[in-house]
Amino acid sequence: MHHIEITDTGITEIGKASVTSPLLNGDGTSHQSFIEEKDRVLVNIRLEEIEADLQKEGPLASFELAGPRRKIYFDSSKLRCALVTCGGLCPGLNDIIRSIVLELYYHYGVRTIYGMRYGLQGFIPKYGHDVMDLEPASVAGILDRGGSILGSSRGPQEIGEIVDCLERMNIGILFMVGGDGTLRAAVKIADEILQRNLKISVVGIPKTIDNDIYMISRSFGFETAVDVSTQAIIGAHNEAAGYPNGIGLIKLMGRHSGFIAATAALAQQDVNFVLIPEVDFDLEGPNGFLAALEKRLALRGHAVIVVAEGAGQKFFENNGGETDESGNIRLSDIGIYLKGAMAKYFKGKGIEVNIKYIDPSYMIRSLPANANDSVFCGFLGRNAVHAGMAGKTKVVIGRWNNHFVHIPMEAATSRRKQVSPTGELWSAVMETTGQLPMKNPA
Ligand SMILES: Nc1ncnc2c1ncn2[C@@H]1O[C@H](COP(=O)(O)OP(=O)(O)OP(=O)(O)O)[C@@H](O)[C@H]1O
Ligand SMILES: O=P(O)(O)OC[C@H]1O[C@](O)(CO)[C@@H](O)[C@@H]1O
Repeated sequence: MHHIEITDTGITEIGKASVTSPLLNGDGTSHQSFIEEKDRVLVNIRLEEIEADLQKEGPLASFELAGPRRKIYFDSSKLRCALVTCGGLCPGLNDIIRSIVLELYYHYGVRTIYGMRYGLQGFIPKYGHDVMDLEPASVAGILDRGGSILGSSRGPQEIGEIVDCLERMNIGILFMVGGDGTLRAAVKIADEILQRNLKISVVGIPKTIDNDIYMISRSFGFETAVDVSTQAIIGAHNEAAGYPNGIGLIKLMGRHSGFIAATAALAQQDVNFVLIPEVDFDLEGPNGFLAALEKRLALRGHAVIVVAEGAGQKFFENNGGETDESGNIRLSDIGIYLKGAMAKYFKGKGIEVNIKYIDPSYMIRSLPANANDSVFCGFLGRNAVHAGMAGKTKVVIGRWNNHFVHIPMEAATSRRKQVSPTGELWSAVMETTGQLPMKNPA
């Protein structure tokens, strides 16, 4: 059993493997005098120790609880903050932006908040993107909009130039909202900041519609994605049931992890086949997908298939390791491929089929958050501000055992979370099927 202890640094959950997050000025200067010695020691806990703890029976590793601290590191009347969103869009980005701005402005009295435009490009002078001044008026009404009011981008930027920009702008806290790539960039930025002995806190808010960030049991936007995916499944089912041997095929996002596909299928149980990257399958042969589909059609006269975009990539010989600007593997289109393979197979057998293909991927990703995700984003944003104002750095706000916690950035970027095909979906969140090659090894 963990117990909750009130310490000078705030409310800290103490367990046998509690992990606290680093603070600025680890050299013990006056701002730091309130840090207890045990906090400093625990900062050194290694990822391997956390992982070993996860394998054991009994209580899980515990992390420092997120939330407001009694001691505030920054002087809010002089503090300047910057906020950036990177990578793919995700429902809830505007909720996060609004929540950070309102918390900084109203609860801490911070008056200078900059929105960096178009991801990491926003820090680099050659792109010429202006910064956006953020205040309550500029974030009013943005919850109804999808996407990010700041914009986003992919592609590497020089870490030194990013920190030069933070220095020039005299930033005290940098909030970085993004996926594993963004968090890896954030680690490098934080390291460069420490190297230069600057007093800039870097706080990450994990974002991925795929819900695949390690140590993050739920990422914002995922629930909205599942919600909307079920509408696509209903449509596919209606279409399939409306024609002789109707087949409804839906492709959903999920580059390396099939959480959206698997969860949507659990929510809308008209789905007969769920194909995800974590589970290998063949098309041909007696145990192949096409034979199973043929049996299903013979039995019920229609079928619904959900495929995650990263499934079945072995069918594409010419994948050739091509990557996008950020180093993410460019996937081949499994949806179109399956549609063609099914049409060919049934034509060859002289069986009439009616295939209806739905790909709602970008439509889902760019929507505003649903109510539950909005609530979630509100807490993530506020907790990010509390962490930053307390001088925490290299920390990601996450959810662990139903608590908002501070997770060391490097732990969250070390591996990828995947569906465990042998486990319960809900308990699978912390399981992986092995070390996946991480993109951007640099
Ligand atoms: N290892 C790294 N070092 C420095 N910068 C990186 C690294 N990996 C990614 N980045 C940069 O971080 C930004 C976001 O990365 P990326 O495009 O991979 O999106 P992401 O944050 O992983 O989100 P998504 O889940 O949508 O893919 C990009 O500008 C990318 O170049
Ligand atoms: O087409 P883009 O913008 O590169 O993004 C595609 C990828 O981004 C993700 O949505 C993750 O953000 C993946 O599921 C998807 O493959």
